[in-house]
Amino acid sequence: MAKKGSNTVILKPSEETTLASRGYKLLNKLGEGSYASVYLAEIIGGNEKDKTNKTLACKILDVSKAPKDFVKKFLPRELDILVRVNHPHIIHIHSIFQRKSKYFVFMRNAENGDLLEYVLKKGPVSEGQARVWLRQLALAVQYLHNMDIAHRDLKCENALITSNFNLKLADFGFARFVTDNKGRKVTSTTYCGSLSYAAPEVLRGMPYHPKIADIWSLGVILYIMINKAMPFDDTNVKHLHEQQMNRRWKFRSKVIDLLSDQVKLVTVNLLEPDTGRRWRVEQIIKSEWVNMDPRLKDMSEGEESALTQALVDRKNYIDNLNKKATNEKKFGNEEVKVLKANEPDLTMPKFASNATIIEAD
Ligand SMILES: Nc1ncnc2c1ncn2[C@@H]1O[C@H](COP(=O)(O)OP(=O)(O)OP(=O)(O)O)[C@@H](O)[C@H]1O
Repeated sequence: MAKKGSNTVILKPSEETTLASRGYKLLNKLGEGSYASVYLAEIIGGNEKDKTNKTLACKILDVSKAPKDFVKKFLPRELDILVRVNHPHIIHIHSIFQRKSKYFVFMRNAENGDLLEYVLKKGPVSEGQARVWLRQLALAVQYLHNMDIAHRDLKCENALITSNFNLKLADFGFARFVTDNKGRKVTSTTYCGSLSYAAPEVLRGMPYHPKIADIWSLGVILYIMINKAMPFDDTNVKHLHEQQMNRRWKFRSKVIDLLSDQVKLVTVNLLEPDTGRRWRVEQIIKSEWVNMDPRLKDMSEGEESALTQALVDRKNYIDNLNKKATNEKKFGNEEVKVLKANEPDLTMPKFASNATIIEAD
């Protein structure tokens, strides 16, 4: 994402001291989103293990500057999900601190920026590279979906590229659990994410299945990677919806003859307006196109074990919801806890990953 505003860190001296006492120093700005700025961070001191990989990225979310909806609904969800996820193709969270109205999310730094910057700078991605990257994103999405989490903001700006040119999915600002305490599917009505990547059913404003809508966004990402263009003109929402529903998009003339039939088939099936016919994430992973590269036929050990863990975590999540519902029935409805600016959300889990949420002084 383009850097906006000042490139230097604007921290209060007391914030700098707090971060330094935890072993972090913020450097220049890496990117900026709606309610967050992301900085390069340095580990100062630390043990030998930390020293080997000295830089991190730090996302600073300031709730004093954010709307109520974000503070009460989206931010608690984002933090809750961030501490649970652990997958080779999802950006690794190092630690999360809260100090007064600010949250500091320290995570792995993606040295090669985001996918949009990459495509804009380097042009269309080769089919071989797009295959590797779409598969990595699809595996990350499959993992999330198995945990019953929908990302709801899949876009090139949220696909980060590491120094080894691996993609890591980031930004869980719109992500949510999509099952209730009986394991039943919950539909969404909230319009989330970016217009250019939103599925037609999301634009319609009717209840939609967020996991299926995620797949459309993967289709837009694939299209952008191989064309260096957007599939639809999104200057007018009504017109955008019409184009989506009538499949009015085409591969750019510059690349159409270079692309394989297999990649075209994947794109067509992801940008499928009929949600019943749109491919599911497993179909991407098992597609002929992905499997044209023999290295991608099987999951790595890390990919496989993360997927297995997702199902265990999903079960634990639903069991916990069930327990909570039973207790509420027994002891009456507890007051819903509201995340306040100066208060850590004590309901935040601390078990699922090595990330911790610590309230700094
Ligand atoms: N770990 C990271 N390493 C390198 N750059 C990063 C990292 N995390 C985020 N960025 C950069 O910062 C930008 C904004 O980050 P992020 O998407 O998390 O913020 P956001 O406020 O949630 O954004 P949005 O408004 O799009 O939802 C990204 O598009 C990317 O360019």
